[in-house]
Amino acid sequence: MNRDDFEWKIEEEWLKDVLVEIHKQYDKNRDFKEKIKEDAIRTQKELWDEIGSVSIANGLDQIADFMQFISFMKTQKISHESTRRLQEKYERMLSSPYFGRIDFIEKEDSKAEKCYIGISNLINDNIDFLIYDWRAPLSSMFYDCEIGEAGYTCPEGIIEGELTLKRQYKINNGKIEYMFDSNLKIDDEILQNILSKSTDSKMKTIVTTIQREQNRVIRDEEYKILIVQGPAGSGKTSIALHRIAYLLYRYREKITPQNIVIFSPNEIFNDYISNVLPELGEDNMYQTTFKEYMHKALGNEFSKEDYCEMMEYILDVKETPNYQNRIDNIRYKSTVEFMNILKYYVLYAERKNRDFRDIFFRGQLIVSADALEELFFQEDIKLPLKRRLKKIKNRIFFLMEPYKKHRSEEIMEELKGTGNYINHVELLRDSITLVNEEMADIYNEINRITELNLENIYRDLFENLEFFYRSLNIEYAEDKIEKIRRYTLENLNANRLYYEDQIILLYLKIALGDIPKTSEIKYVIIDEAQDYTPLQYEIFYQLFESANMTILGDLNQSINPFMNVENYNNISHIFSQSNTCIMNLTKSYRSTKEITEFSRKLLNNEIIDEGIQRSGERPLFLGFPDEEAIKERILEDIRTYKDKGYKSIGIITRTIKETSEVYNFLKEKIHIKAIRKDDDGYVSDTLVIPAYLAKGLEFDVVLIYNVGNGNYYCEEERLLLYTACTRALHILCIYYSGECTPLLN
Ligand SMILES: Nc1ncnc2c1ncn2[C@@H]1O[C@H](COP(=O)(O)OP(=O)(O)OP(=O)(O)O)[C@@H](O)[C@H]1O
Repeated sequence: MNRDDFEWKIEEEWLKDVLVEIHKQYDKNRDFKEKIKEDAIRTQKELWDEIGSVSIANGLDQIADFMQFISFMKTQKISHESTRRLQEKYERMLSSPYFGRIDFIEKEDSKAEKCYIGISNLINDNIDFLIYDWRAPLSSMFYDCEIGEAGYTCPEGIIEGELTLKRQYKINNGKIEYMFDSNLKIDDEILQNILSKSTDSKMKTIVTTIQREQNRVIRDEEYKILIVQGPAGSGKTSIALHRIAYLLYRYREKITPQNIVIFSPNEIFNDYISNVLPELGEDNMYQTTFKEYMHKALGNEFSKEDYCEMMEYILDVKETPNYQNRIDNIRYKSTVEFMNILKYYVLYAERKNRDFRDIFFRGQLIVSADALEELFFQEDIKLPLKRRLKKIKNRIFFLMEPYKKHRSEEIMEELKGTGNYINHVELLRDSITLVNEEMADIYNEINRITELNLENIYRDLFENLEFFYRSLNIEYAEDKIEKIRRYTLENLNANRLYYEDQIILLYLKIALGDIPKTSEIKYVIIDEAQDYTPLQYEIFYQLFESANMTILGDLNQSINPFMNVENYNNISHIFSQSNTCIMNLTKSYRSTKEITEFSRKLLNNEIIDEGIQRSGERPLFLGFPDEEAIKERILEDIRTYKDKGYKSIGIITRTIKETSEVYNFLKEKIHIKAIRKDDDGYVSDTLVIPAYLAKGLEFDVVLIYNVGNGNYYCEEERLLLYTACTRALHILCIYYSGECTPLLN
């Protein structure tokens, strides 16, 4: 459609009307915001005038008045915040108020309703919907239906009818740049156009071109646990974030961003995705990583290995004598078999006799061993161990109280007799101190029976590993289990806590009730789901038992060959089958056809990937005599691609060690950044990064550093290389020195 068309003129008129309405609402909101600001300043002044400086000496009434002021000021702050958000939304709408239109005739109606679709509803004073939010029930037809019979589900039921028009717009700065009618899906020109652009910033919204299979995941409300498997670049992360926006809209009375948590692979990724929800007019949910959560929960008692340290070890120290032991350890502790042993061990630890003894004070029985045992084994057996122990502790304290009081009175009399005290408070204090000293053995005994020492519990598990296999009637290879046992205990004795061990410790801490469960979180999103072990899923489940979960991953992108989910069947027993569903995405959007085809060949098992047919240059393979020559060529290529207008360039290495080498070579010559820790922030532009930290990210140009000389040589590193290659949108260059990896033959 072009500007001279009659239809274009009508659309321009409509846009003008819509912009007038947005302006009107924008101004009203701005005035309201100003008023709130003035009110807030006035409240502050009143607080100062009426209350002045607060002191307990001025009486409780002053404190009560002060608290009332504070609560009022909090409400003002919340209102101000919400008008600020509205202002931002109107600003975005003034630039681009909508991106789609559908004309829909409801059954039994004769006239089609024109429905414009944008990032937010716009309703005028007559309660006419000038724009529908993309998340509104009706808007789903824009993504799901073609011209002809159509319908949508809303709280009132299914609404059926006919779609007579579907139109897409590109509106920028309040002007229509282009528009066209599409009879079929939205994978046409607009999508091609979006995908062929250079990327220079963080992740963007895809709201204008959400595809049908993606829309299904975004709007699903049927399943409590939704597992989404999709190839690289199929939009899993985008979907996760749009799903959050959808849930916030759909259940706006019930959930807020504080009720949602997303587990991302690392901080870089967290940073990379942080713009999407604000662009959609929503506040960000709580973002964290498993490592961050785990390290907080385990505290500072242990010296803990980092995720990156583990990955570097796996990739870089293959020649050391202990390497195989460590790998066997990681592999073993990631198996379902070990998880079952661990679950059994928790039951065992919860019921293990704690060698209760009678507790006496000055010859009088405070509580008998039998009574304690009964309390431990019978009354509260369903409670987690930590809570049962706490109850026992409180019970003993309660029973001690009369003895303590009586003895303290006795001592007070004795002290009075010394004639050294004139002050009653001092007398009381000293008598209590003396009673506590007399009761020191009892306190020690209480600590002994109620202590929950995680390290000892962990040690106990491995000291008796074979016993648990036998108890569960699981066949096992004695020498293998003995090796694991010895290796674990050796490391514990040396105060070394590997990443895989930390996960077990965290599980024990949660299962034994040493971490409170939260019901605050109602939705959990787990991205890059392939890289969590079944045990980690068990942890997610225990922590967020009542929450809904969306789990998104690609089994072909398991960056750690020894520590991953391997197969979603491995976690199926954790979640109830009746409300769990696995949905598959089939298309990829990120890379050109050539890059997608090339990367797909890297996978031994063919995946069904329809791909969007966007053509580009074929991936380049370049061989060099040594690493120095590769670096020289990379420098030259960065300059060339920058000159060609590509904005983001990722030089992907295998390890952090290589990242440092390449960065040190380049840093004096061009503007470049390096990512060498998983809690670094995301930077766009030109970046050197190890492959396992680049997962989830994307670059216009990907330059893969050295796939020769033993790098990516073994089968275990195939998926790591695949993950690295699939980060490229437009250009992929692969460099090698010496002999190229057989994985690329
Ligand atoms: N419907 C869509 N319209 C426009 N762009 C899309 C669409 N779906 C995905 N994309 C784009 O494809 C790219 C890949 O998306 P995303 O990172 O969400 O995929 P992913 O499945 O999480 O990838 P990976 O598993 O490889 O990390 C992004 O640039 C995203 O904007």
